[in-house]
Amino acid sequence: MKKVVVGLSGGVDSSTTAAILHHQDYEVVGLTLWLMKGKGQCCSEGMVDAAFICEQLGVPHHIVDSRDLFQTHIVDYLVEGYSAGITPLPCSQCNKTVKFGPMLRYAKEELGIDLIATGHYARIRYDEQNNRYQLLRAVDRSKDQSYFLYDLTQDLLAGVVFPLGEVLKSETRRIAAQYNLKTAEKPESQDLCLVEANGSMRAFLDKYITGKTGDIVDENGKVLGQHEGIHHYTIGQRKGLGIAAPNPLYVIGIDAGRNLVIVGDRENATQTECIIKRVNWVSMAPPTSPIRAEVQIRYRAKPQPVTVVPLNSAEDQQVKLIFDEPIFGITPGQAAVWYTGEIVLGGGIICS
Ligand SMILES: Nc1ncnc2c1ncn2[C@@H]1O[C@H](COP(=O)(O)OP(=O)(O)OP(=O)(O)O)[C@@H](O)[C@H]1O
Repeated sequence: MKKVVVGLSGGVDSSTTAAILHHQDYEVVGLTLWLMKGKGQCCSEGMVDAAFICEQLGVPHHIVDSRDLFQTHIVDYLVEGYSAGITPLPCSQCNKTVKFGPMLRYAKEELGIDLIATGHYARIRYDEQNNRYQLLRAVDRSKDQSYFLYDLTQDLLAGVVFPLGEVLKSETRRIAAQYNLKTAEKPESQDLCLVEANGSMRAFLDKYITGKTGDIVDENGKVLGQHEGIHHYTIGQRKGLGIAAPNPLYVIGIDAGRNLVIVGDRENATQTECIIKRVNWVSMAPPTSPIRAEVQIRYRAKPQPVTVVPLNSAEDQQVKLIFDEPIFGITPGQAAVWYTGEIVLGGGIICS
């Protein structure tokens, strides 16, 4: 019998993933990573629901205490980034470093199983011509999570299945109800797990960063107001600046060294190109000449036509993105992920 380790967060998606595989005659082992304290998934509440589902399916459940890993790779990474005036994206980093890598290692080394499954909405396909696994968008485009998975390597993709990649979310709920899963009606997580666990991003950051008030200035250095710590601001932000001005003002820069938030008109917050670092070419070998693609600069952003130009960099894979039309709100620290049709070609971290 084929064996698979299913990553269980205690939500409906991973519960249904486990149930589908179990009913497809896989020998399923549930695995929950204990990531942090608090309410919500990945916390004790989620672990109890995950345990319940395993009991219901009659499969073993393992819990691995991964709080130190999460603290080092996610919490510290976020605190360092926000303190430096950027807006890091924790999810892709979490997927690669905290979830997929350690889960696959645990499955192989502790359980002798070389396949894991999660409830992510994305697809993996093997491209025979190029001998490579490709990452594709989910069939349910409204749930597609491929943006958060661009950093997965070939080794990881070889050991992962996403049974929900072909399934509509409404169908997931129907399957969960059909199998009488306790989580069938569980509400969707609305936000980042850290936000859910702490109430808000602000509350989370305030736990770790002592805000130092400073000036909000325009491009010429004219003081327009005061900020409450640079970590509360992000490029493109309009609300919450507390400045009365005739035209809407947006955050166009954060200068951590001088503790300044810089604001300007919307045009000042648009760019025609940007540099991406820590690039992962997920579905193709790194190209040696520019390629055309469509890029997403945020999870829900509309894909925009772009030319991706490989740059020579000794220490790091970098590319330059040249947009066909200027793009608003390019935020250092977030991920840019480029696609051709439904295939994720690559992605990386926005640098400038
Ligand atoms: N703490 C965890 N331990 C093990 N696997 C996890 C954990 N958190 C998430 N996963 C896996 O990653 C998938 C995607 O996680 P995400 O945080 O996006 O939750 P989701 O889409 O709301 O899924 P779910 O409904 O299962 O919570 C989950 O379906 C699950 O398989």
